Amino acid sequence: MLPLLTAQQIHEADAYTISHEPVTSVNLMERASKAFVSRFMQHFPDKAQTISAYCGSGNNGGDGLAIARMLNEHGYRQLNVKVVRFSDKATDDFNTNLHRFQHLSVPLLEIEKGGNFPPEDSAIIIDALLGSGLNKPLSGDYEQLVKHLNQLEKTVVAVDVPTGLPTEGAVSKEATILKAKLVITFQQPKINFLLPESGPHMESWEAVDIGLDDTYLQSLNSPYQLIEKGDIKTILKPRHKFSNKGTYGHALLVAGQAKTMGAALLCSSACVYAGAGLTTVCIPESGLTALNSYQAEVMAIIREQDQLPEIEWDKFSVIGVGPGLGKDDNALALLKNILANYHKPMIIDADALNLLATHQELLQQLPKGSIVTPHMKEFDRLFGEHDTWWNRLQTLKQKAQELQINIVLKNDYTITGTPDGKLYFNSTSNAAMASGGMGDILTGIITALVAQKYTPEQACLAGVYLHGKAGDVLALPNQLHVVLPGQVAAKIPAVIAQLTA
Ligand SMILES: NC(=O)C1=CN([C@@H]2O[C@H](COP(=O)(O)OP(=O)(O)OC[C@H]3O[C@@H](n4cnc5c(N)ncnc54)[C@H](O)[C@@H]3O)[C@@H](O)[C@H]2O)[C@@H](O)CC1
Ligand SMILES: Nc1ncnc2c1ncn2[C@@H]1O[C@H](COP(=O)(O)OP(=O)(O)O)[C@@H](O)[C@H]1O
Ligand SMILES: [K+]
Repeated sequence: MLPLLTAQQIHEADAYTISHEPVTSVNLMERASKAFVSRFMQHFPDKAQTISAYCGSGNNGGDGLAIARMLNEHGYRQLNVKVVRFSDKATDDFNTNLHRFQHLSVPLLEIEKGGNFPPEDSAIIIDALLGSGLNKPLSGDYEQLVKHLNQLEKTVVAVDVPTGLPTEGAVSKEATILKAKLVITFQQPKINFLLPESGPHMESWEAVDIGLDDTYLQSLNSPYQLIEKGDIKTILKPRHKFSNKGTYGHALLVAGQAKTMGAALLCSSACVYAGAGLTTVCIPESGLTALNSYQAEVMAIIREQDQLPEIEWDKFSVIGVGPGLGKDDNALALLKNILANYHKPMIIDADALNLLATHQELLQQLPKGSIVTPHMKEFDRLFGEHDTWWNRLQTLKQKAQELQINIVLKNDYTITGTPDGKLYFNSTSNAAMASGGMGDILTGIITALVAQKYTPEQACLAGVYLHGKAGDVLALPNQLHVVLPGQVAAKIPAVIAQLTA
């Protein structure tokens, strides 16, 4: 897990590393700048490119000066620096780096308060104006400069944080932010990079290690964590010799109605591919032929109209409810029946979530450790409207603790909130997966993992990761525009094999 820290915690981690490594503050800045430069050179190897580094007078600006010095040493010759003097204050490390810069033959120009902005002919702008020290929205000279740079539509590479973007907390729709093509950020992505509001302000980010003290970072016990490949490798268990289908559990999915039978087929198919020993799906009779031809491995319990199905509750290791189920009185009666009779953790998705939203008292009946998998709209129907993702994140944390359930808020970086108040951001998946039915696959995968005796929390973290990874393996190598849910399901065994090898 990569702990995701707030700006204040990062500042403390810098200070801790400086005193305990020990390393001087300016040498830590040198290390960060070096890490930036080596990543920058991979992206922009052409040393004849024209580059302007815009530097503030804080430590982000100090980085900018060190970066420009290093690029010059590496032979980038079409380089110039613009130091912005909008504040009378400057940090010591900024001053040291300005001093180190002075003997160089790289052009350096100072932009004064209230002044006109110099012409900008460079193709690339390095944004080292403000970083994690931002403490209020941009206004005045900074806002004017950023608006001016934005309308030039240059290739902007931000140092650590795009100028004007808060690292955490709500991002105002009106905020002026210097739009970055690439953000090369220190140590960890900032929490707001993982929320959709950063989308319009940055195309991509990459984190570079600057060697902050790892024991200290872990000791802060941040509620925000980024899931990494190694975490999933640790969770996943190999299959053993002499195991049989009974070893891997019997999953029941309650899903589908005449017009949305596909959802039942997709989620039960994903459950099979994700390794449940046995999979049964409870569907109306109208879906039986389709089920037997789409996924012959799945067994069926037939649901008659206006009648509760006979279910032998003890037979099933886990139940997943909701995909394509509908929201009519029959669906509601069925959901109530399941909640009254089944007392182990269950997975609730799609229509079943909408039923919970309109019958909030049922939320309290969810067995402890259950898993709900809403997308943003379902989440807001369940827990109220939110106008920012930051606020939604806080509700996610609070509700998972209050209800003692796992809440999987589906998104680009899907976030799992757990009963102990942690928020885990997923690091796989891509926009080719934005197509109907993809959530049904996730439900099938998570249900299969619970059937295989993974804890609900493990099932969420691994399920979301595997789902996204299968989408990545399918889409990214050939930059496919779209991948289909059924393809993602079929890819799961290979993805698990790769992670357990
Ligand atoms: N030793 C360290 O602390 C390290 C810091 N690093 C760099 O330092 C940066 C943080 O530096 P600082 O804390 O000096 O802060 P910044 O350089 O981000 O900002 C400088 C100052 O600008 C002022 N400011 C904030 N918001 C403003 C606004 N809206 N309008 C006008 N002025 C505003 C604040 O007084 C702030 O301290 C990081 O983003 C990173 O680039 C890296 O060099 C790694 C090591
Ligand atoms: N732009 C995207 N980037 C990454 N993952 C995405 C994106 N769009 C969708 N997904 C993933 O696809 C799934 C879509 O789920 P959902 O909206 O419930 O689909 P459906 O209801 O059609 O089954 C989620 O797991 C989500 O994380
Ligand atoms: K910056």
